[in-house]
This record gives sequence, structure tokens and C-alpha cells, in this order.
Amino acid sequence: MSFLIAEVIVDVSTYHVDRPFDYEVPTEWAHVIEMGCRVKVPFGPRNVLGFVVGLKNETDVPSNKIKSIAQILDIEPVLTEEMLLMAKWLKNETICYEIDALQVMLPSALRAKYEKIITLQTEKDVLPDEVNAIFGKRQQVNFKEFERAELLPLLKQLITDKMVKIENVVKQQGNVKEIRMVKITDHQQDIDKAMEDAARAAKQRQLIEWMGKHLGEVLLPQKIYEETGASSTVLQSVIEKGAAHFIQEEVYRDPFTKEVSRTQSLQLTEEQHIALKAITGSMEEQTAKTFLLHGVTGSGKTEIYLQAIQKVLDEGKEAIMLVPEISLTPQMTERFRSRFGEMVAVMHSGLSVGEKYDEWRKIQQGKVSVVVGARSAIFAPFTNLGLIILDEEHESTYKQEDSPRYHARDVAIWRSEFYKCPVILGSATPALESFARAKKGVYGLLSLKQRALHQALPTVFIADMREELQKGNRSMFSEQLVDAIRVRLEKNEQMVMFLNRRGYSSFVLCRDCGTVVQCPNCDISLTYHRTTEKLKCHYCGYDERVPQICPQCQSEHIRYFGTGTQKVEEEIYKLFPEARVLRMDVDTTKQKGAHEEILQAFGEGQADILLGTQMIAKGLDFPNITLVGVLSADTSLHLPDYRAAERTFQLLTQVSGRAGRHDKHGEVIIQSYTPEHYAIELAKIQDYEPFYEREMFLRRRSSYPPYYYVALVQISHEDVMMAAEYAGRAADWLKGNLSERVAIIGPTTASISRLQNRYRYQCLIKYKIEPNLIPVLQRLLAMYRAEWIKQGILMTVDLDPSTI
Ligand SMILES: Nc1ncnc2c1ncn2[C@@H]1O[C@H](COP(=O)(O)OP(=O)(O)OP(=O)(O)O)[C@@H](O)[C@H]1O
Ligand SMILES: [Zn+2]
Ligand SMILES: [Zn+2]
Repeated sequence: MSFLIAEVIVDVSTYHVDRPFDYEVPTEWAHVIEMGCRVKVPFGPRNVLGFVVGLKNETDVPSNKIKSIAQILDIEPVLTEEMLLMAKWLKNETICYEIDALQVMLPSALRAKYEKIITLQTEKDVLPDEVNAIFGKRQQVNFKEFERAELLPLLKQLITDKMVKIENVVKQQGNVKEIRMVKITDHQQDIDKAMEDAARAAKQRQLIEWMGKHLGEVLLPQKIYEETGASSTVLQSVIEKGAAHFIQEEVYRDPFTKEVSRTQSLQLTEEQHIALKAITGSMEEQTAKTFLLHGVTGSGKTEIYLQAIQKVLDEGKEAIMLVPEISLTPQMTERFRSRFGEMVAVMHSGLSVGEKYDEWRKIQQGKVSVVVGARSAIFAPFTNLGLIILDEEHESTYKQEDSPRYHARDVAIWRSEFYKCPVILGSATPALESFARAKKGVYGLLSLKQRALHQALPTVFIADMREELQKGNRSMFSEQLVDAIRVRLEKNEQMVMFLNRRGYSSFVLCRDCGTVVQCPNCDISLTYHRTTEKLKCHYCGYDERVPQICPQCQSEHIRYFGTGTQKVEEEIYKLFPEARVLRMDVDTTKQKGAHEEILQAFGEGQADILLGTQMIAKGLDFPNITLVGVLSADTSLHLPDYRAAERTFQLLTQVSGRAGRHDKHGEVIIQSYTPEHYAIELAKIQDYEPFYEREMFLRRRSSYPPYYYVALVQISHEDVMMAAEYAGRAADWLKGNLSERVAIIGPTTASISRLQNRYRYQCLIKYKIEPNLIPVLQRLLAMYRAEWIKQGILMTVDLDPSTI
């Protein structure tokens, strides 16, 4: 097939441009071009990246107006037809630009990257010396060089005088890494002939003889030197004589660091068996069914995933296994690698851009059939999907917080409908929405009520920290927890100490006047960083030295308040000098592989206590852990978010589930200042359904999801009056265009009312059924993109906000 015209979505995120443009296909590419290829096209004064989304032979654009594609970047498409369809769906579903939807499906190495290039437009002798020094003998230099030399004002002048020009140039990324290998000839004749030619060169003859025993093999040159003792000159001569030749092989940067031993399928328990059968049954029927696998911690959900994937592989299909970034631990990925070996690609944020690209290529080229990865792995370019799994489906990290604001669960269900394959949503503490859908029969509900080896769930105690204070205990450990730790140390058993950092800040407080040091740009308190002795804003990056005296009242009693893992570690050593502690937090896991090393050390029994934050709440499966201590259960309870109780319950259940997973019984001690709160009381009895009932009752009473849907419109401006004014306009417009059944709350100030020097307002839309919602929001966005944006307003629309 050959085509004359391509429809191209260009990499320009503006409203007027959010549609395909027609371009002429140069004749020499008419047979090459395919849908899903990336191209470079002229757009306005420059070239930009674009995606071919359609091919045809006619266009309405007059022939003197149509422009030609400047360059084809891919011979083989990087986006499949399924993805082009999916982008159209995402565009509507999340109200984003189509270009954003297309880009999110690709590894960052393939996304557009532009470089500013300065080109000389005049003779050199008229230029100032310092500019000449930058250009040297070149005609083009990178903008960065001017930036570094601090010559930007001068550059600006040169551009105005038309002595140089500045352009955005699309930089092609995603280099395939190749390596030189030696391929030994397939034919004995070549060996015999080379032997003859080598005549009396003994070393060459030796090597040729060795090659005769390894016909057809492909080896690294180094390997040949090691095996035979030959030098590189000898190898070179032998190659000239035709006994072997050099080839370039594509290699993948291998993110795996160590070998794993293979494991076999386990004999399933009765409950596991029933669940697996339901899933494989729907595979056989080729239906796009979604299952909610609700299984208590340690019930063997992962084993079900593994066996379901095995079935998919047996049928020659492919599987996507999503896990939250934070639980993408080496222990987790190892379980998949040890079952499926080289068939597995792994994708997470710890990989370099090149490594991610290589994993992606393995999938695209059909070298692997399983991907284990975080949120974006849902876009893995498989073409014959047989199963999609979301483990810990309740996790909020499955929702992307910037455009396109998609939820991986929705994408999973869309793809499953495309491939007619099942989706498994797994969790010990499902999102309320999911459990409600399962109860209504929208999802198939599969339950595992028992732990895999029939171990009891751990016993949970609540330590009331208010009572501790009254008793005069000012430390961060309750008496009960101290006793429990002592017993474990004596018995040589292991412990996990969990510090709930969600919603927690370590701030600096004046004990005389109560001043908390705040960010000058944002209305939130600055976080104390011990290593640098600085206060830092987590939203805008602002930092300053820790003040010695209070900026308000000049008191010297200003100091750090709150608890970090380091502080807890010190406290543990004070109480138990003999304890061996491993700390796992952002500070100790900065280096690549650190995560892995800490867990390995703990697994080998090199420490008694694993101390950490959210990072250790999930996925850990160590037999010797018999005690879990939660130092601060309440911190996440008081966030201004309707899901605060749900999140706290989930976190407490997850972390408690790390104890007593094998033969030894587990115990959990949860420390709290509000032990009567239902999220904490119900976490104690470790039963999901009572919590579900209670929370559903409250959600219904205050009209929150899952009874209602919510959508959030946020508006910000540097000027508080402007922000309020336009938020008001948005609210009025929504009220005028949506039906009476919809509740519009606001405008109100956002929970963080100022961020990076911008004032923030929001409108919350609550609705049950509102067919008009998407078109109305699209029109609101159109208004914003056409007019409001010029006034400095920024507006976002989120149809499924994870916090409000
Ligand atoms: N059928 C089985 N027979 C024997 N052991 C099993 C079986 N299924 C699972 N296990 C073991 O039980 C332990 C817990 O299983 P697994 O980690 O799969 O549970 P999970 O439900 O995924 O846990 P969590 O959600 O708490 O992380 C593991 O050590 C696993 O190897
Ligand atoms: Zn003060
Ligand atoms: Zn700030």
C-alpha cells in the first residue's frame, strides 16, 4: 500500500491544535509510512514531533497550502492501532489533549525532546569576541553554552539584530545499544581453508582448530581470549582468513543484578483453587470479566497470579502485572522471575531512561511475555494480551496526577475489553468503590478468607498513647511495645517498626508563641531535613537554614518537632543498645540497589529490627517476623480528605499483615492518640467487611463516592482576587449548564490554599448520573484555553481526584 497524505497529531499542547493535521507524504516514503510512526513535521516556524494517526489519499487542504513531512523517525510503528484507539478514548475519558494521551503510552526515551540550537547568520568577524569564543569553528551551538557563559542578554540582542537565529530542534532519543560479537562460521570448509591459509602460524592454527569445535557459535571476543589464550591480533587474522566474522548484536541494559533459582507451582489450597478456576474459566470463554480478588494478608494472592499467568503463557498469550511503585520490591519481582525466568520484563521508576527503553523494546519485539511494573506499565505494547492484574488495587498511586489523569484500573478494563481477557484486581483491603461494585455483581468477587498455610492472623493490640503520657512516659514507645521488643530480642525473632509518615511533617515550632515556620510561597509548613540542617518546602523546593531564634517573638525556644526514622532509630538504641536496626527510608535507599541490599540483609537475619516508612508496609514476606509495631497510627487520619479513614485502615491492615506469615504467631501493637476512632478499632479486629459497612454508611450520609461521583475543577492565579473571580465564573457556568441533580460545591479555597505563589480555589462537582458532564466540562475547558489562560489563570479538571 502506498499513501499520499498522512494525518498527524503534533506535539503542541494547545487547544486549537488538538486535532490531526494533513501532511503530504514524500513519494520515497509512500510505501514505508505506517500508522503509529513518529514523524518530524513543520508546524508554524519550526519542526515538531508528530504521530501518524491516519493515512489516506485525499485531502481538503489546497495543494499550494499543504506541507510535507520533514522526516520519518520510525520504520516500524511505535504505537499500535489499539493504542491509537485507546488515545482517543483517553482523550474523552480524562479530558486531555490527544498528544498527551499518545505520549504517555511511550517510554520517555521516545517522547519528544527539544533542544534549542543557535545558528550563525552572519560572518564571524562582526561578532563580539566572547561570542566568537563560543562558536569557535562551528556554525551551530547549543543554547546551553550561552546560558553557561551567562551571555543571554547579549544573545537576545544578536537575535534581534538577526546575526544568529534560534530554533527548537527535535532530538532523536532512544538509542539501541549494540555490542560487537564474534560469530564462528557454520561450515567446516571455511575452517579447513583457514587452516591452510594460516600455514605455519601456530597460534592462529590453534584458534582455528578450537573454532572448528564451536561451529556457528556467537561469542564475546573477551570470552574467546579467555577460553583459548589467543590475543586480539590473532583473532583478527583468523577472522581475515574467514573462520569467523564480527557481528553487531543488540543488547539490553539488564536491570537485574543477580541470578535467581527457579520455583514450581505450589499445590493450591481449596480457596485458591476456586478462585483460580473462576479466572481461567473466563479466559477459556474469552470474556472481558473483571474479578475482585479479596484475600486477607498472606492468603496467597500472589500464587494465584503466578498460576493464572502460567496458563496465559501456555496459550501463547501475554500478561501485565501491575504493582504499586512502593511495593515493587526486589522480593516481589524475584517471585515472578523465578517462575518465568527470561520471559519477564520489569518496569519501575528506579530504572534509567535507557533501561526503561530496553525493557519496553523487549515487550515490543516479543522477547518477553510478562511485564511486572508500576502504573505506566499498563501501556505495555503487547498485542495478544491474555490477562491484566492490579495487585493492591486500592493504592492511590494507580491514579496519575497530571495530564492525562488516568486511572490504571480503567485503562486495564478498556484493554481487557479490546482483547476479551480477564482483569484481576487484588487486595486485602479493596477500595470502597471496588468492593461496592463486586457486591453489585459488576465485578466477580473471589474471596480468600484464610491464610495460605492456615496460620492465624496476627493478634492486634492498641496502645493508648494518652494514657502513656499521663503515666509520665514521654518517649515515643509505649510500655507495651518496649516489653514486646525485649521479648523478641531475647528469642531472636525479627520485628518491623513502622512510622506512618503520610500526612506527617517534621516541622519547626516555637514553643513560646506557637509559630510554625512556613514556606513564603506556599501555605504549608516547611519540613525539617536533618542531614542538611535545612527547612525545605516539598511543593516548591524553597529552602532555608533552620532559624536559631523565632522570627515572630525572638524566643530561643524554637525547635524541631516531629519524628523521623533517624530519631526513632536513636531512641531504639537508647532503650536497647544491643539491638541491630536496619533503617529503610528515602535517605537510606537513594542509591540504586540499596533497597535490595537492606531487605536481603534483613532476610539473612543480620538485623533484629527493620525500621521504615510506607516503603515497608507492603509485600514483605519474611518467616521470622513475629512483631509489628506501628509508632504513630493517627497521622494520616487527620488529613482533609474524605478517604483519610479508608487510607489509614488500609495502611494499618497491610503493615499488620507482615507479622506471623509462616509458622510463628504474629503480634501487632498499634500506638494511637485516638484509639476510639473506628478506623483504628476496626483495624484491630482485622476484618474488612465491618469497616466497609461503617464507611459506606458515612459516605452515603455525606454523599461521597461510591454513592456519588466527584469531579474537581481547580483554578489558580498569582492574584487572590483573580483566582476567586474566575473560580466564581466557573462555578456559575457549571450551575447554569449542568442539571439540577448535580451538586456544585464552591468555589472554596483548596486544601492547600496557596502553592508556588499561586492562590488556589476549587469547585467540587458531585453527581450520580449526568450524561452532559463531559461535554459541559469540555466546553468549560475550551473557554479557559481560549480566553482565561491569557489572564494568567491555570485550570485543571480531574474526573476522579484521589484527594480533594
Ligand atoms: N498453596 C500454597 N501452599 C503453600 N504455601 C503457599 C501457598 N500459597 C501461598 N503460599 C505461601 O504463603 C505466603 C503468603 O502468600 P502470598 O505472599 O502470595 O500472599 P498475598 O496474599 O499475596 O500476601 P499480601 O497481600 O499480604 O502481600 C508466601 O510465603 C507463599 O509462598
Ligand atoms: Zn516564637
Ligand atoms: Zn513552597
